[in-house]
Amino acid sequence: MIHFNKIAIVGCGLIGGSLALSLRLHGVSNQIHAVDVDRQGLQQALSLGVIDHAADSLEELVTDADLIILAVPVQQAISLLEKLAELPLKKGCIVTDAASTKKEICEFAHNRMPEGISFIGGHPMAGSERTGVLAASPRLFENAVYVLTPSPGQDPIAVETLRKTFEQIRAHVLFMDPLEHDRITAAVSHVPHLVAGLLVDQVADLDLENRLYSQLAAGGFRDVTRIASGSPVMWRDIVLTNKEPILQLLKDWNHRVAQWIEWIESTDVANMESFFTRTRDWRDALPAKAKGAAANYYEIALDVEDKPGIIANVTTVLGQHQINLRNITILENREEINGQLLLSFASCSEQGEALRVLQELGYKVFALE
Ligand SMILES: NC(=O)c1ccc[n+]([C@@H]2O[C@H](COP(=O)([O-])OP(=O)(O)OC[C@H]3O[C@@H](n4cnc5c(N)ncnc54)[C@H](O)[C@@H]3O)[C@@H](O)[C@H]2O)c1
Ligand SMILES: O=C(O)C(=O)C[C@]1(C(=O)O)C=C[C@@H](O)C=C1
Repeated sequence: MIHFNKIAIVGCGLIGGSLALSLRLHGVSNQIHAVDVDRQGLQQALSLGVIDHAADSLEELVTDADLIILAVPVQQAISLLEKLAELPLKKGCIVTDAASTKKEICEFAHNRMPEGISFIGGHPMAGSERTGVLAASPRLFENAVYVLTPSPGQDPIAVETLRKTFEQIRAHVLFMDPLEHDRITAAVSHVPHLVAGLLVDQVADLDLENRLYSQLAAGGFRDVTRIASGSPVMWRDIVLTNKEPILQLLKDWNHRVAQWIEWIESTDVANMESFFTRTRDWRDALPAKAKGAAANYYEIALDVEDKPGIIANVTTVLGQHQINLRNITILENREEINGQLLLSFASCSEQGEALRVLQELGYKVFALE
């Protein structure tokens, strides 16, 4: 078991707050301190018990810290690293970040950390379009891939300690080269985000002329554009620190879009159908219950009326049948899924049993593939 006496989190929003909650939940530390430029959000984190102490400054925060986590937009993380390099940190302290791009920050940190201090880049492949500590969850990283990008020659003990730390919060740690990380996340995260934004932008313009566009935007549009609600500052920083891979992919998109234009103009039925078959098959083969690359959730969605006591009813019934509920999420958007409560179980048999019990009680329940 890994245990740190004091963990310092810089930026206590969605990711910093979720890390604080999960590190405490899994016994990694019970002294989790944080600082944030948003003083109100930081006070909220303190009063919600997400952190044990709200520091007044970076200097105060990092004194005596054994682990420092930078959970701020990537360009801020780089400036903070510059400041940290000037501060007297505890010998043996590990510094990591949670930023979505790795090349620039790792290059910046290389050879800049004082003797005895290790910087190891990190990136949890889990998150949401929401921001701030109120969106934080102690289970965000369970079964999610957590990428670490240590540079060659890094203290192997520090690397191993960090690997075990994130495994203790039940993430799957993957070691990667920062460049490869950025090339892959450009394709699976950054360009998808741009595409979601482009779809929204196009419909928003059309909607100015005719409000029926937004009225007709239902499940499909909402599914593919959910991520467009993410933090503009965070996504701006991601694009600015991963320009080349994103540019290459966007140029490739140009060819693919041009090809589709050709198929439509020439009514190329065979190519259209083969495209839809190929993309459906690849999408269907992705691990369905995965966050990131690893599967492990068995979920059901419950269509319930919005009335007080409903969550208590459901959890009580499951408890009475000895069914262990692993997580419960309230879905705010009814178009996203057929239900408002999302229940997660550790096993397929518990999922089946919960489905049966709740159906018998007259609930409208759906098992998720
Ligand atoms: N949102 C996601 O899905 C996701 C997933 C994985 C990684 N990340 C990465 O995690 C980092 C944090 O993102 P988030 O989603 O938690 O955003 P967030 O907006 O919820 O939280 C960021 C917090 O950092 C604070 N902050 C900004 N600059 C600061 C500074 N100089 N000093 C102290 N606090 C500062 C903000 O006030 C905010 O509370 C980003 O680098 C992002 O790329 C995000
Ligand atoms: O699930 C979401 O909403 C996310 O946007 C999470 C997501 C992604 O999968 O692209 C976003 C950025 C992060 O760097 C990692 C994860």
